[in-house]
Amino acid sequence: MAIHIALAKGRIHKAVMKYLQESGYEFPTYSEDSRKLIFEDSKSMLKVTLVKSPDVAVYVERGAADVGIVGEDVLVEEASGAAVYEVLDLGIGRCRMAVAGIAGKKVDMTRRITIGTKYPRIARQYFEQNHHSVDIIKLNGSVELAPLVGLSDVIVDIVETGNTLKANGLEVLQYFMDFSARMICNPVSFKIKYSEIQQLMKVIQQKELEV
Ligand SMILES: Nc1ncnc2c1ncn2[C@@H]1O[C@H](COP(=O)(O)OP(=O)(O)OP(=O)(O)O)[C@@H](O)[C@H]1O
Ligand SMILES: O=P(O)(O)OC[C@H]1O[C@H](OP(=O)(O)OP(=O)(O)O)[C@H](O)[C@@H]1O
Repeated sequence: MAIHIALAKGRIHKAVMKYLQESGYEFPTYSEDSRKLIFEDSKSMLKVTLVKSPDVAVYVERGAADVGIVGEDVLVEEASGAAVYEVLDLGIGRCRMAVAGIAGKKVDMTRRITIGTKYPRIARQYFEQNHHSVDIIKLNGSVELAPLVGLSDVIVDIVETGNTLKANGLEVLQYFMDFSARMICNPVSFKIKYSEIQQLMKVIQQKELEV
């Protein structure tokens, strides 16, 4: 039985597709820059769909995909309570959630501060736990701009190399969570396609993926 994988578009899908191809799966119609969203391998063992990160768990929970591969940051932020199994840490897409601000500029945490972020739920939880009152501004990307143009005091965002912060004159004030890409699985698929899913996990675990 073929397995349907919902892959989070972006870094993760590029790394996983590259790896599947290197592991012997051929996807005749796949190329990184294609606009196509569904790809099947030549032996009809895998069907891959490219899905926006926050939607991966929706596809898997509803059985529209058997498994999904997505960043843990997205799973935590969406906190959908989706009835899916988390079956594998792929060890790729490693990054850390951080509070960052303008380098060298002190932030007065005793007053109400404004946070720019793609992760409003994670940011709110972090500051509430630390008893800070905050205004959260939800952004959809290029979050580093927010403090530079006076939109927010600080940002909450993922950091990997730190190059984006550095290039924009920002610095980490506090790291507070670690993330990596995860494989999730529909519980019914996990039973019905057990051996196929185990085989896929084995293939993916065989090599250190790079993202
Ligand atoms: N700089 C990074 N280094 C490593 N992993 C990252 C980095 N940025 C994001 N990730 C991980 O890869 C996942 C996909 O991120 P990516 O930015 O490629 O996708 P995206 O769909 O374009 O996201 P967005 O639309 O929010 O920019 C993230 O959810 C996170 O888990
Ligand atoms: O620490 P670094 O290695 O520099 O990586 C961190 C950057 O990567 C992500 O952005 P992304 O590339 O997804 O762009 P975005 O601003 O459109 O979200 C993240 O939001 C940071 O901006």
